[in-house]
Amino acid sequence: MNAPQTQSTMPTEARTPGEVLLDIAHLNKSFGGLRVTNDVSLQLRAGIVTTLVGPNGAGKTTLFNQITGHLKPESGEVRWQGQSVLGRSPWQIARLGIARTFQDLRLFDHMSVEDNVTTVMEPAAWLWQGGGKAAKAERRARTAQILARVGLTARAKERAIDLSYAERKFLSMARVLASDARIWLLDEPASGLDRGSYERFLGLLRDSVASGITVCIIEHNLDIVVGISDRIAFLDQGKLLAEGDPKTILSDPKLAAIYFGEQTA
Ligand SMILES: Nc1ncnc2c1ncn2[C@@H]1O[C@H](COP(=O)(O)OP(=O)(O)OP(=O)(O)O)[C@@H](O)[C@H]1O
Repeated sequence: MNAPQTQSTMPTEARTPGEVLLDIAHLNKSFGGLRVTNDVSLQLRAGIVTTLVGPNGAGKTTLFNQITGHLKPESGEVRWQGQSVLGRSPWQIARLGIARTFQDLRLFDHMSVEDNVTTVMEPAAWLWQGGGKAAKAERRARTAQILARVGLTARAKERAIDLSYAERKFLSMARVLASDARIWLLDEPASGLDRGSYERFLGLLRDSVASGITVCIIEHNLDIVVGISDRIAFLDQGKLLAEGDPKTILSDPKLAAIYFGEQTA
């Protein structure tokens, strides 16, 4: 696929895949007559970054939507640490430790940046810690820590809607950080970012993975794909055509022809 490689986005050392966290088995979904998920089976293992790659309309976001309960598959299974999540609401699935971002971000536009982060934190945990002032102070401190991590400290009191595009993307990541999830499903989190912002995004992602977060990411920018992936899953027209290490997938001429087909047609 002739993936670009720059010094700043060189892949990190190969990480050892751990246990299967998410087990997607024989998933099927159609919209009208269009099959958008076609017998897809994929395992996401602890501690590694799996990137979903494929042309526009391949069914990548639809796959995320079925994992997170936003869409109901017609058949198949999605298991989180061995337990089926099908039939649960997005909210229940998030509470299991599965966080996601959306292409359209879905922030609370008219709330402050800090409130966008605080609202994600687990309410039961605050109560358990005694509720009241102490819990509030702890939440505030944690929010401040997260905003510092994503570079939004100076914007904490602004409304989300008043942020720049890149800042909104980082706020979306801050909400994922606040969720304490074990696995992150990220839908094109770096698209449209300027070079400096996406270097910062990559740093954040790498640090998170190093601290034990498992990531599945939908990404079109091959520079980023090369820079972060341990595994690549290649989808086209709802089918998982290949899954493997980045070198093998990215050098496959058949997959490259599919991926770039729309641009060369
Ligand atoms: N709610 C829906 N109703 C009808 N068709 C849909 C719906 N959601 C997605 N589709 C169709 O399903 C197919 C897969 O869409 P999906 O968004 O999953 O692709 P994708 O691989 O994420 O694409 P992209 O890279 O452009 O985001 C597309 O043909 C899309 O038009």
